[in-house]
Amino acid sequence: MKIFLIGYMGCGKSTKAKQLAHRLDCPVIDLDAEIVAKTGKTIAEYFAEFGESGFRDYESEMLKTYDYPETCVVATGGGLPCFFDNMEWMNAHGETVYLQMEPAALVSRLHNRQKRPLIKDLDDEQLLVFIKEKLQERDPFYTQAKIIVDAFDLDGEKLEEAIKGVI
Ligand SMILES: Nc1ncnc2c1ncn2[C@@H]1O[C@H](COP(=O)(O)OP(=O)(O)O)[C@@H](O)[C@H]1O
Ligand SMILES: O=C(O)C1=C[C@@H](OP(=O)(O)O)[C@@H](O)[C@H](O)C1
Ligand SMILES: [Mg+2]
Repeated sequence: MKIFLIGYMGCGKSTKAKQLAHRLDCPVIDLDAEIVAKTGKTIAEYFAEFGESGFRDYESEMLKTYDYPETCVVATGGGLPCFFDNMEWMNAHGETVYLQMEPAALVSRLHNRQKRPLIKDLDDEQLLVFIKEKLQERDPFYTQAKIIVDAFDLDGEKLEEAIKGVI
């Protein structure tokens, strides 16, 4: 069983994927980290060189060609479900879990913005406006997830509990 964690930047996909994989005693794959490992570039460098559309092409290819172990937890990048047929692909190949969080809570999580090129130049006020707008665009994709979890006060144990019915 592959478990894909999706949701906005800062909702905790990368952190919770590690905790959940630890609890389930299975491997964790962070697709952003795989992109960094494979290209030798940071996400910010990849954006700077190939633009957002180059990044979207590459992350979609990575999603669909990665040699996943039978059972694993996968942290996706925040934008991944919202491009091409990536959301459909994940729903067809595993369980999808949306870590849902309010914009103001997301702002408070996103201190270190330099590694996230879409928000690196925004102050807190601009970031809140940006997130509200983006979430409206992205929510129709995120809410196609099979499971939706409130991510505000989430830890590995609560996440495991929330997905128990499907694993
Ligand atoms: N339950 C939590 N409570 C407080 N901060 C958290 C929690 N989970 C993650 N964080 C922090 O929020 C930030 C974003 O987490 P991260 O896992 O990188 O999110 P994502 O991969 O969804 O962008 C990190 O600084 C992380 O330490
Ligand atoms: O939301 C987005 O468009 C992005 C989210 C990032 O991943 P995280 O959600 O793990 O920060 C990373 O893939 C890239 O900076 C673009
Ligand atoms: Mg992440």
